[in-house]
Amino acid sequence: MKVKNPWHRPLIIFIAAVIGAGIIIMVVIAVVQNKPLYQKYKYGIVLDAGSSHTSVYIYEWPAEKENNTGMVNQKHACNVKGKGISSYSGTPQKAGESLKECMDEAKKTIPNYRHHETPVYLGATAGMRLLEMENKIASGEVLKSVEKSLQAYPFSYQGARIISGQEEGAFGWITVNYLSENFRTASGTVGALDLGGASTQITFVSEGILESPENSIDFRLYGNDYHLYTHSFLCYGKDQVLKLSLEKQIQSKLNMTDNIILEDPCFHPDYNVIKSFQSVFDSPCVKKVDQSQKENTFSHKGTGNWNKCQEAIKKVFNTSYCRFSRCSFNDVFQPPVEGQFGLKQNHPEVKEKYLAEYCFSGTYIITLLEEGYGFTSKDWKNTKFIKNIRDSEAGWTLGYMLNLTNMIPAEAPDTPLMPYGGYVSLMLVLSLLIFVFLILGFIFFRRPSCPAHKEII
Ligand SMILES: O=P(O)(O)OP(=O)(O)OP(=O)(O)OC[C@H]1O[C@@H](n2cnc3c(O)ncnc32)[C@H](O)[C@@H]1O
Ligand SMILES: [Ca+2]
Repeated sequence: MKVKNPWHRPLIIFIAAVIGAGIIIMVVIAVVQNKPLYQKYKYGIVLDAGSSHTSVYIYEWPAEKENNTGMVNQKHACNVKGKGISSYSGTPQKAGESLKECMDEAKKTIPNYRHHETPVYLGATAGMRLLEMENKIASGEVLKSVEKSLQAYPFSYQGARIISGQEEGAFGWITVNYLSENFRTASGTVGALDLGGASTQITFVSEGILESPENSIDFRLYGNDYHLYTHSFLCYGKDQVLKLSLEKQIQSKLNMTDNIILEDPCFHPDYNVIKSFQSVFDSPCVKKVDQSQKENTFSHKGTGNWNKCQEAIKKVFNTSYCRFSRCSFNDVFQPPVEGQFGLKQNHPEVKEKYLAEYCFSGTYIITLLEEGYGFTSKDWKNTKFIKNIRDSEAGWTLGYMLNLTNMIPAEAPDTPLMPYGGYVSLMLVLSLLIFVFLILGFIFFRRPSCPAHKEII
């Protein structure tokens, strides 16, 4: 008897065709799925209105991945020409005008179709805090002027305000740790130090009891609780401390009848500049001088002596009184510093016009860390001077925007068991298998009864 070839049976051919088609579909899906997609971005703008200058930062992040930490990057930064907005207290309308060039740049950098949904925030720091203390009306006028200027752009204006020192410290800490991806990994966090022109901030996670509630701030980020110590010292930024230090030296010579000559160990020996009293006493950080003295000038002469410079700088820290179990300086509670630190350094390059102050700045940084915050040689090893992390500046602005747009979730999002592509492929293979087994089962159970059995009947 001729044996029938089972492969000729149409059903078997059909099964083979289905399996073949299935494999082709799987390959096509895998190719399409893994094709690089055109990435769409969203944008946010934050203006850092500092005491010495204003910077405009543009951030971008993939449109569909807003809640993933580490997804927001700095796309562009623009330095506003001229001084900080607080310097326009006499001509407030110029504060708004000064932003124009950088805001026009932002308009060009961000695609037109995203303009209306791009939030714009302006945060003013210590320069405006000082102006508000001195002249509330003037600071209000300056804020109104920048508000009017920003509202003229097609972006989504979200407000211009003076942020508190606590916010400045906390958002600086969030920025550094977000960019270092410390929230997602269990690597621990780094403390943040920021030295500005008019204030300086210190922020770190502290396990101990914080004795002053105004220095304590708690965050729950990505499923972890963070108990932070933070403090901002108004008047202890570089420019204001220089005024404080000069004031202390001038006060000791005010009773002199001759022209005042200030021999300053923090300036190099060739430095000799005539300065007005006004340039030192124009700030609420220094004690007021007699009205009659305001027109006076003094000779500021450098003598270049590091040890004497440090002695002079130490005098601006008051460590004679502390209401708490321990203090940094000026009666401010501070627990012992813990862990690694990143100190935000804005200007690694040496610019001619700042050269004269470099000796003072360097000595001040060391004295602030050692005498002020209580850093030891061990802590120095754990301290990094940072400008950028992954091409984004390490200042408070990114943390501020992440917080206001709720972009760091309190809880870590649940991640699916497998990636989407893997899930689709697995489902397809399983469906094919089920289909094949169904067909085979159908063939098996539909077989005619065996002929021997028939013969018996
Ligand atoms: O945070 P606040 O206190 O409001 O001030 P700021 O934001 O304006 O302060 P910065 O960190 O931008 O600048 C800190 C100091 O560095 C000074 N500075 C600016 N450019 C510099 C450069 O190229 N080299 C050295 N110092 C510079 C500037 O005058 C400030 O005194
Ligand atoms: Ca600043």
